[in-house]
Amino acid sequence: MNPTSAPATAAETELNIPPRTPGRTRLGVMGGTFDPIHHGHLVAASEVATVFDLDEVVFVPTGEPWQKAGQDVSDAEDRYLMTVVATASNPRFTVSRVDIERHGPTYTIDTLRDLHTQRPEAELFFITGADAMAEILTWKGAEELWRLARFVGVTRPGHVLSAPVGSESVSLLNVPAMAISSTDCRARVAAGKPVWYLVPDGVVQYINKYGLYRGAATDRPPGHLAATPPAGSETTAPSPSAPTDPSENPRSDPRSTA
Ligand SMILES: Nc1ncnc2c1ncn2[C@@H]1O[C@H](COP(=O)(O)OP(=O)(O)OP(=O)(O)O)[C@@H](O)[C@H]1O
Ligand SMILES: O=C(O)c1ccc[n+]([C@@H]2O[C@H](COP(=O)([O-])O)[C@@H](O)[C@H]2O)c1
Repeated sequence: MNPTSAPATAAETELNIPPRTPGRTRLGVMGGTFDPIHHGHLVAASEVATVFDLDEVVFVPTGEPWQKAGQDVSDAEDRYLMTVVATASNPRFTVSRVDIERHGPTYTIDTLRDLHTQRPEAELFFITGADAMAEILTWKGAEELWRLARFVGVTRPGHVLSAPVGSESVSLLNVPAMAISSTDCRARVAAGKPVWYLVPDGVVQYINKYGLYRGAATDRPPGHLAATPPAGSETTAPSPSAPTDPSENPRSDPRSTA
């Protein structure tokens, strides 16, 4: 045992959690395409932060998710802004632009190297759902990933969670089951169904305000720095207390079925 650290608790031993290193912060890294971010992502990050005693969780929206090539992925700035809106109320949650500002396909090995450069004092804990964990050996530089961070695989309904063969720094954690996917959220919006309570209120409002996932292209230029509201609409950030259309908020519209 490291003489400068406290003895491991039973939970730490069971989850293979390394003892805290004095002087080092514990930084969770929640990578994802977040198209859109939903409560499954937020619950997973929150639970890992609690169990692993993380000081902060940084959400990192992908730039070009190469394993989703061929899929219609929303503009990185929209995904980034929805992630900012969704995490704003939690003082331990932050959002990083490292992946969306790096050109080319997004590889986690680059994400972790960039974050290490920015935050050399931090121990990194990369959070993945069971589906992503099952694919991890196909990621670029998989054998080096274990040296850059501890990987925390979390349960996800419909997927089996297991540690990849040959991985040393992997922990597996049961988190509250949230049968939510971004794919389903997009499909619901396209079909005119509500996504209230699947995603944070501000994200519902962002989707409505900018017409995401409706199937029609928006009139905003690709790569815009901040989402430009359509002519005539308000310019303030989406606010849960200020829905753009009262009929889109089930709590103010008695006709709503949400
Ligand atoms: N409901 C959930 N419970 C636990 N983990 C989740 C859940 N949804 C996503 N994750 C994890 O969050 C990370 C980012 O996921 P991603 O942004 O691709 O969302 P998604 O819902 O899987 O999207 P899509 O349906 O578009 O593939 C991945 O590690 C994924 O496994
Ligand atoms: O490094 C890779 O090759 C790699 C391949 C696929 C996914 N990832 C990362 O896994 C995280 C979840 O990805 P996704 O596509 O499920 O949203 C995100 O941070 C991606 O950058 C990483």
